[in-house]
Amino acid sequence: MSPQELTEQIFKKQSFLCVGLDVDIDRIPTYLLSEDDPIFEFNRAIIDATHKFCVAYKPNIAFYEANGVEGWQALEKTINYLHHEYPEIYTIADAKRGDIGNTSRMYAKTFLQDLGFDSVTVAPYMGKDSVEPFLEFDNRQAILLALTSNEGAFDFQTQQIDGEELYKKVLKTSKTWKNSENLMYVVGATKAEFLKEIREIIPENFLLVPGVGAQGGKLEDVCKYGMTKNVGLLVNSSRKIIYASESSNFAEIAGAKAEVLQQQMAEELRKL
Ligand SMILES: O=C(O)c1cc(=O)[nH]c(=O)n1[C@@H]1O[C@H](COP(=O)(O)O)[C@@H](O)[C@H]1O
Repeated sequence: MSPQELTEQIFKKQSFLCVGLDVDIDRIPTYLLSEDDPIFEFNRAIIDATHKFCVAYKPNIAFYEANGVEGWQALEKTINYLHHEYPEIYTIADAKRGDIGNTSRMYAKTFLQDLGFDSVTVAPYMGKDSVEPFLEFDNRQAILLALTSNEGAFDFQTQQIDGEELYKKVLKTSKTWKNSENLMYVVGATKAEFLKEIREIIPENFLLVPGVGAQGGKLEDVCKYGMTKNVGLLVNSSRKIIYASESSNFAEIAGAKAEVLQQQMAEELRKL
């Protein structure tokens, strides 16, 4: 999907919500465990209940890989279900990959071609040749970690090198890479105060903003500093939505939680 198509969906649905499918087998309702594929059944129920209120889903690949072959099958079934039932939804493989060029090429093939995700999260640490293989696909994006939501972000990302923070170097340097128009960036909601300066470097690119909800980030702050005239934001929430209830009505409650966020987003969109 192109960023323009994603923007159209955002205005149409009055939402820039991304629901994170971080499915921990130990946290899903126990009655689902008797199903052939409990993770997929959980995802299907969550997706059916939340799709009206969001424009994107982000399965975090760690939660699938942790279940071996069965986890990978659940991931494949989930992305196929999204493609088939809700083709207007933007999909993100949160895999945080990046390696020497020929290895990255394999990661890119897996997520962007074979599984057909719209995008994949990528770590910038290994530089240009580790990221460019993810940028070669039409209407597919690499979402580069810029300033992450966690405490450890201050270990390296905000450290100054030659008078400039490392995350700013990542933003500026990445703009020089081949097909850089296919880049989006991760900025944690917990770092909203940095968004003003980030927008000076990348005024247009979409930002994936995780950390609203369970990690304490505030939607209003993210919008105040990060929103562009074309919105340019995908705000993710995972645990606060998908684990809002542990009982048999978990999907309905997840839908209600997603709707609350969607309403807040519609309010922010009215300010544009
Ligand atoms: O790339 C990400 O999505 C990501 C980057 C980041 O800086 N912080 C962050 O929390 N994430 C992911 O976003 C999701 C956040 O989940 P919740 O805190 O449960 O909403 C998890 O899948 C994280 O791996």
